[in-house]
Amino acid sequence: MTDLALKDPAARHARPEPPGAPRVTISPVDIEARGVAKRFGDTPIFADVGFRLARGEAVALVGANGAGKSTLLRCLMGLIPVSEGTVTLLGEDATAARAARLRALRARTGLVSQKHNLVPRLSVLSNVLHGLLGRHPGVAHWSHALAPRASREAAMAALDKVGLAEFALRRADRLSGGQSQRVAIARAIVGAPEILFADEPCASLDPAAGEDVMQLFFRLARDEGVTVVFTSHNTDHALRYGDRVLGLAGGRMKLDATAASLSTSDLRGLYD
Ligand SMILES: Nc1ncnc2c1ncn2[C@@H]1O[C@H](COP(=O)(O)OP(=O)(O)OP(=O)(O)O)[C@@H](O)[C@H]1O
Repeated sequence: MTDLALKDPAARHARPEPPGAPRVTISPVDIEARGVAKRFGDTPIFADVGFRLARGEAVALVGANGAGKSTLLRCLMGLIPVSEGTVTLLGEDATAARAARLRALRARTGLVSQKHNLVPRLSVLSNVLHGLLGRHPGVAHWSHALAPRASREAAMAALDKVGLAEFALRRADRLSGGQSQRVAIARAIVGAPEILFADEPCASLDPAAGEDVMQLFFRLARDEGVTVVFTSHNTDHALRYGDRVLGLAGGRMKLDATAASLSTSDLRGLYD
């Protein structure tokens, strides 16, 4: 594989071109939502949600408290069922997939949540290895002492990318909030995901640590050319880090526009 193919995931999926053919790159669609609705019992959360996200796109999902951002993210990941409609994830209908197929699809994605959810008494390295449990279920990837060498090396490489290699053997509960969130990012990327989901990844951090985490997260995502879907209450982050912004309000997708075409005041209407 060439360097270009490694850097550009679209190139990884490209078919060999016949000599003299025009160079046209069509990015695959990584996520497609069609007519998606979600209800909890009789309570509707959103309906009629539809969009397509191309490989490598970074999309900010915005909206007021309770608008349904996290719920939509969980529907896209197949963590909870949709009430109506379909979600196609990496080319497969996730809403029709059986549990084992869904797990295999999810193993090709990574998630960073608002709370890092590290296992406090385990080492940083073991926590990063947990990012491989979707691909390698079982006890071997629970602890760094048991993990195969290749997995430990992958986890160390991920820790290196977030600048925490020297903390590998430290207990996770001895880290600051910002460091913990960086470990959570390492855990999300260790399996080389094709899509990264992030649910308010810096909500629990102070502004400086939050900015660091956003920068790191997006630098890694750009380096790997992965598709990113992130929720945020920070309209500035949504516009700076998203290529595109989707806005939920009143149970509908009220906004779908490129970040470049929007200003902070355009997003205010979502919070009225
Ligand atoms: N498992 C559940 N059962 C019932 N209601 C739920 C469940 N999960 C979420 N809700 C409700 O769905 C609505 C949307 O919640 P969600 O967390 O998706 O919103 P959000 O936009 O992410 O909010 P916030 O910005 O405050 O995190 C809320 O009214 C919430 O109470």
